Amino acid sequence: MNQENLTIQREEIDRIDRKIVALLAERTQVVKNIMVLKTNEDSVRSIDRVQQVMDKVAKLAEENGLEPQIAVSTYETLITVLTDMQLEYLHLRQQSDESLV
Ligand SMILES: C=C(O[C@@H]1C=C(C(=O)O)C=C[C@H]1O)C(=O)O
Repeated sequence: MNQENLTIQREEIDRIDRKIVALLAERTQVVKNIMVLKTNEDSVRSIDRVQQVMDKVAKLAEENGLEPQIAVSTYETLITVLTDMQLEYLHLRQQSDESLV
């Protein structure tokens, strides 16, 4: 690959990254909308829903010619971070509720 071609391909990656991060921000905002409705740890962890999302993502990867492991491990990391964020929010809310009684 010559230098010019490399530069073009990297610009393509930069363009795609801008889209991915914008979509991640949009998706995270929806998770935050749901987060305020959750009142306990089980609903935050939503094990069945997480499994559903992971299955869906693995299938979508295959349909798009992507190695499923790339999508699956990306989503495992994403959902771990989002679950931790929701747990932290839930615990902070529970603490502030306790301080009111
Ligand atoms: C957003 C939710 O909560 C969490 C985040 C999920 C996600 O990022 O898709 C899925 C399950 C939950 O851990 C949900 O219950 O749908």
